[in-house]
Amino acid sequence: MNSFYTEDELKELPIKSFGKNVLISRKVSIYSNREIVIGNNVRIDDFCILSGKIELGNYLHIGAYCALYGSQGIKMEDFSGLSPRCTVFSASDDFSGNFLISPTTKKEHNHIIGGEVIIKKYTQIGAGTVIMPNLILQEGSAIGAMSLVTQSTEAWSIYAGTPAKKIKNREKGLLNFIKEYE
Ligand SMILES: CC(=O)SCCNC(=O)CCNC(=O)[C@H](O)C(C)(C)COP(=O)(O)OP(=O)(O)OC[C@H]1O[C@@H](n2cnc3c(N)ncnc32)[C@H](O)[C@@H]1OP(=O)(O)O
Repeated sequence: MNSFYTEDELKELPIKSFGKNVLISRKVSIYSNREIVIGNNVRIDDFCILSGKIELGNYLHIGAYCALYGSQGIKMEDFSGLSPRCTVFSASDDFSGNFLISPTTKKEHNHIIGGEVIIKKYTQIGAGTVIMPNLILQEGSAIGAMSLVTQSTEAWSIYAGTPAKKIKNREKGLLNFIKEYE
């Protein structure tokens, strides 16, 4: 059996819409009230979790074992990507000590904080990275492996570390290839 869903099978998943050439592994878990929009030429590999409101552009790859927690929205623009084992949080509990942290406790005892995560065009996230809520990774950002991203990035910059800091500007040579995909 093919390891990716067929087009007919994709129509049965809780996805609002999807384009052409969308390859989603049968081992991906999707938890969403039809709030996921997927463009063209997208591949999502084994053991990923897609939850909540997620918008994926064109020419995207999400590597194995990534988790996208989109209760407050996650947007990935064209030609962006997640290397394996990345986690993108659009919401988080309050770790201050003033609230309980569990989906099994009363809602009034929890404090969820967060906001949309926007990953702009041509941004690539290195393996094992954690992206925190309410930020924008500007066009052409690159994030080193095993980073913790707590703030928005500057365009065409490379960040790395915990928390992630800018280490250098990023080249723009990839833009030479883009007209072949328009
Ligand atoms: C889709 C796929 O490819 S799947 C495979 C997954 N691939 C990845 O995750 C690749 C991610 N790439 C990286 O992490 C790279 O190290 C990059 C892009 C962040 C930087 O690469 P380069 O531009 O070659 O930078 P370079 O190796 O010269 O490092 C520059 C500095 O940043 C530091 N650094 C590099 N990567 C990291 C990192 N991930 N975390 C923390 N610090 C880092 C280096 O130690 C060095 O520090 P120094 O100047 O104090 O010595």
